[in-house]
Amino acid sequence: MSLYLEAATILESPQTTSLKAIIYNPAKPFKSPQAKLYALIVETLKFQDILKEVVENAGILKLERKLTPLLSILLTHDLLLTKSGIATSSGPLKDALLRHKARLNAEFTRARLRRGHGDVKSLIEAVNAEHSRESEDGVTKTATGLTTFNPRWVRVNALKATLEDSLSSPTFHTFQKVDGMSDMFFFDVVQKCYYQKAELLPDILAIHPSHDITSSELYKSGKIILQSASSCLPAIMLDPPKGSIVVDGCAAPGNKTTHLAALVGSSGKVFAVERDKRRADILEMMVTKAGAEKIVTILKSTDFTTITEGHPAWQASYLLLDPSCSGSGILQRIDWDISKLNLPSSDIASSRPSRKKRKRDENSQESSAPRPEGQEAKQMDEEIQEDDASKERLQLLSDFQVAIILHAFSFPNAMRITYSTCSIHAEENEHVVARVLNSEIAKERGWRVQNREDNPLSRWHRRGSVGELSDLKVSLEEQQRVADGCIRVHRTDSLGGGFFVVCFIRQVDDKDRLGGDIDIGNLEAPGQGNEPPPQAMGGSIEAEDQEWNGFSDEGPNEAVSAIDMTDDDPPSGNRNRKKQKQKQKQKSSKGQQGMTEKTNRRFQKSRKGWS
Ligand SMILES: C[S@@+](CC[C@H](N)C(=O)[O-])C[C@H]1O[C@@H](n2cnc3c(N)ncnc32)[C@H](O)[C@@H]1O
Repeated sequence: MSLYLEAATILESPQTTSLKAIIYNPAKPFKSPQAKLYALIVETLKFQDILKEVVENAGILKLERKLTPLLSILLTHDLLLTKSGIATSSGPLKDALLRHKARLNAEFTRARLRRGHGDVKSLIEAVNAEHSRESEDGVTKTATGLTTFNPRWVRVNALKATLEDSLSSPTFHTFQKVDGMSDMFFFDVVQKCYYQKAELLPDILAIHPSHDITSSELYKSGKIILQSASSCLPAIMLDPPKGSIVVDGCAAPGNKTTHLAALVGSSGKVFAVERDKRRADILEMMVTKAGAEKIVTILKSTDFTTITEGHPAWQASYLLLDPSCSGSGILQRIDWDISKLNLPSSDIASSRPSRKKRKRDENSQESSAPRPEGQEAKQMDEEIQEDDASKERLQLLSDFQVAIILHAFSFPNAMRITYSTCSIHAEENEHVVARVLNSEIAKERGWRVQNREDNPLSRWHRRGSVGELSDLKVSLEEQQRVADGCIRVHRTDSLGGGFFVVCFIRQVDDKDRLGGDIDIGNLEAPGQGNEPPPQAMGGSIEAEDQEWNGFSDEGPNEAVSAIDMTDDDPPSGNRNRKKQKQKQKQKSSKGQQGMTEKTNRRFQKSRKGWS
């Protein structure tokens, strides 16, 4: 029965990453075979409407108290839609369902005929066809009926090609320009060869997602890079001038690194810092493919917070920080939207309040519901702890992100720093901005958020949320200015996922400047790896950090997923949070600028599962 129980546990948990990443995470192995678990969940989600109808009409939840709505549809799926039936030896749950086999079969036949399918094969084909049409078209209808378009984004690598050359190349020369995103999806779907120049984003194109660009010469030669538009925002917002010295503090797999290299050009220098050795290997491969080896110095297995005085990267004027985050904005990771699960109800099922409601009721003075006892009480406690654990996780991520920015604030020549996440949580976005602006070092060094109108992305309409900046100890007017300086991208904005980016600026007095003229051609950075790119990785890695989830389209790619999975969940428990808070307090009271050894070690340990 562990297959069904494990599937139910996954479906009950809040989804912050893809189903594949959850199931194939080596750090948290399941008892059931991974492929079976994945197939059961995906197929149940696909057929959920009819399964819900069958279970409800058969009324089994009223009769079988052991069956939860979720387990009922998982088991019913295998009973009705697989040749082998329920994949477990008999037990109370299987027996409970099988007692109603005839009833379930009869309701299934009715539901199938109501949908106009004479046999099961026809029903299965229709559901599969509907599903693959949805994913191929790249058009998603949200629960509120809003239509979103998910094109494939392409960045022209200015180190190797120009936009004009690319558009006239064999890859794109048959493409037609469209004026709006919706035109690309509704014009002539048969050709699927439209492109749209991104309005605000130079050298970036959107193409229909069904167009396979990875077999093109442009892609293979590194002239174009598959990178979502939202992932291009930080380098554009940082706007480093040609010839400048930039640090990419959290660099692998390297989309933003190669973008920065294209912006600073051959007279500039990008230090790409990556703590994880295996991810740094991918970074190296991407930098080579993009033709940026002479511009980029890769600092392999290097923790950004260890870069201090004496290191050549310490002289940088521009820093791009894109640290590990929850990845909650990533579209491609949500391969199956668990939140769309629509469970059957029954008198019993609907009388059992939802987890959220139970929690609300518990906290509410007005709640008169007696607290459940025994097994249910235990389950409820576990669920509440689970919610706390995700809060705890966000808190840890946010502490880590703050530490990264505070360290960047201490670079003596730094005048612009972007901070970005592919998270939709305010805890990792506006709250982080408020925390770092409240710090001693920000005040001492004069760090502030750049005015909206001074930034190349001023015309992007969606800005930070002022309501999430209430911890920022400044006037309401200044809070509004800071919120306007931040950029948010929603998952429905068609830029390739939810995103947040902000640019911090400061005036650097000439007297404080470090170094003067630097011969960037001669910079030798300690920690730079000389290892050749790993052959084992082949050339199949999708050059898009937001798609870089370790899985090919066909299924999990073990080699890459192993790399992605080096991150781990942050340690949980209040003890850790308290320690972390104490440490943070000590740090800000001392005006300390980097992560301490201990904090650093703790973050090293706690990274699995982050993006
Ligand atoms: C969100 S990913 C960066 C994606 C990258 N900017 C891109 O566009 O391709 C975060 C990366 O930061 C690395 N990282 C996390 N903490 C770090 C630290 N303290 N120093 C250096 N790298 C770090 C992680 O290993 C991970 O590869």
